[in-house]
Amino acid sequence: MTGRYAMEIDGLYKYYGKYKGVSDVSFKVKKGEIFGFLGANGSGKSTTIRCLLGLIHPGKGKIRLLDGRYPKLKDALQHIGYMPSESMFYPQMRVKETIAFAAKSYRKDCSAESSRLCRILDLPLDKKIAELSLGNRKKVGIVCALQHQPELLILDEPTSGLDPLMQERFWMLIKEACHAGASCFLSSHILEDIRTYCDRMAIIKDGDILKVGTLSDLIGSQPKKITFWKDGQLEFRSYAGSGGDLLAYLQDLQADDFLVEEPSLADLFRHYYQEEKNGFTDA
Ligand SMILES: Nc1ncnc2c1ncn2[C@@H]1O[C@H](COP(=O)(O)OP(=O)(O)OP(=O)(O)O)[C@@H](O)[C@H]1O
Repeated sequence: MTGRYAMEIDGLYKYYGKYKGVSDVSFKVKKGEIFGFLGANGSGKSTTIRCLLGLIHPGKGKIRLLDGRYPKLKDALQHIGYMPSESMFYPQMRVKETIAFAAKSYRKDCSAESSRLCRILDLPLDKKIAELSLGNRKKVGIVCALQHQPELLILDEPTSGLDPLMQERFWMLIKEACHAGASCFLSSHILEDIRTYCDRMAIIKDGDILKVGTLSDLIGSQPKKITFWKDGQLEFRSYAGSGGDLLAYLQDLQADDFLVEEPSLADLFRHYYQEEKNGFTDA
């Protein structure tokens, strides 16, 4: 394992009794990058995240965080911001008390940064947690994860429940943190978020990593979608050949007009999860 990575996972394996959580999960998150972790329900995203944070013990595998600079996990956790998919807070605490309470576990003054984050996310500081909407509760989780300006963010479905304006602000904060040198590893079901904001991504299915790479690495290896009009009919093909042969392929179609598109991340996800194929037939 080299020295450029915020997170390195090698051969992670976790069974819950006889039930598989993940097997042979390996990938690396580089410093400064936003890395998306994409998978269907029950595919192993939370299991991987829980292993990373020491919340559960993997059966096998190596995990190295922050270049191994902090040999003890409890010291590394001081430099990590974690947001679970469903944060649990004391319902009778006010928002400002909850955030200050979370800040106490870090050995630094987080007050200036937490005020800034609360202002950006428009949080009602004096309300009790029990009185908050789901989206506002999510925002409290975001402030708790970011307020100590961690080197590594580990976020489990961070944007679900946020309105579009708050999603935009959330991503602005993440980009700002990563621009300043932090790294962000986040799981999401929202393909558009992964496509727009993540530098690289991993796709996990049934506890196995299927692919790791940039969006173009992942979709570049997939067939292009061809839509064409011929004799007043609309038809579809998928083309998996070389770029050089594409022109000849299009000429052979003898179409009146055509459109060639890269597959979308949604197509890719559907491809790996082998759902319906949108009516496209293979070339
Ligand atoms: N405590 C547990 N006991 C037994 N099986 C578990 C436990 N936690 C998770 N699993 C199983 O491990 C597999 C991976 O679950 P995990 O929660 O990691 O998926 P996920 O990708 O986070 O799903 P989601 O998107 O629905 O949150 C699933 O088959 C799940 O049923």
